[in-house]
Amino acid sequence: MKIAKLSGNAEIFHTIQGEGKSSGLPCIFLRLSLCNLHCTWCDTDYTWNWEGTPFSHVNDTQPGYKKFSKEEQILEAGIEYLLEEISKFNCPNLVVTGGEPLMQQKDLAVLLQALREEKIIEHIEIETNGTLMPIADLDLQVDQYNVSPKLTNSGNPDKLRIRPEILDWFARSPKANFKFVCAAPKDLYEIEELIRSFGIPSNKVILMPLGTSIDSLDEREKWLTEICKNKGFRFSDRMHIRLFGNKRGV
Ligand SMILES: Nc1nc2[nH]cc(C(=O)O)c2c(=O)[nH]1
Ligand code: SF4
Ligand SMILES: [Mg+2]
Repeated sequence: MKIAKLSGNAEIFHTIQGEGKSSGLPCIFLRLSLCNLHCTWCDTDYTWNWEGTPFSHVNDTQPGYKKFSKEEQILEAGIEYLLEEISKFNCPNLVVTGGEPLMQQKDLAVLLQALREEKIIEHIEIETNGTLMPIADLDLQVDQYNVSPKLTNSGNPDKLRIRPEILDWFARSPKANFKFVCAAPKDLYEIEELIRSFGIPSNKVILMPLGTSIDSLDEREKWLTEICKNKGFRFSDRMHIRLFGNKRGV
């Protein structure tokens, strides 16, 4: 499988789930490489913003920012290696993230099945952008989908970021919740339109601020918490930014 590479190893780490429905839960994170979207504010751009691609990113104007070499950022890892690495942490909860994990879902289904059979993992969450349909073998292994459909603020073309038949499926899955990344109060109109179009139950909606610094989270949380109170949506912080900072592997 293509795994994000961190200091020569697979990006697998033991931390506290910082976002969404399971915030606060101690979890092992496995970060897969590759994404089919290219959000301008993506904080894991080392999984997709390859040299030679035309995508723009908010960091383009930062001194020293350059696109990534696939070779340097991807670790090609087999199932045995991943089982071994994941079993080193004594934790039953796994979050698979990326990039977009469903891009490698055939291999992922095999890995997850083995993790359960060997009793290394009991609870499995997948972070997904909601543009790819889970195959049956994968769905069988997953306890929770943290679906994060991308809004206009992500800079992706509408046709790429909203795939109606896929969002329809997730809206009906009892395992799915929907986490929207909010940059400005006007994002609410778009979120409400998606909720209406796909019949997303409002108790499955979570609003989370965009931000990779405590200051930017604080600023957006002032209005976002009011929107959540008014509309009855669940609020999510990005707790790992406050606890550990904007770093990899935390
Ligand atoms: N602690 C922690 N919680 C997270 N929740 C979602 C994450 C992600 O990068 O997908 C993430 C992450 O990278 N770290
Ligand atoms: S969908 Fe997620 S991983 Fe992909 S570009 Fe957007 S924020 Fe980054
Ligand atoms: Mg992250």
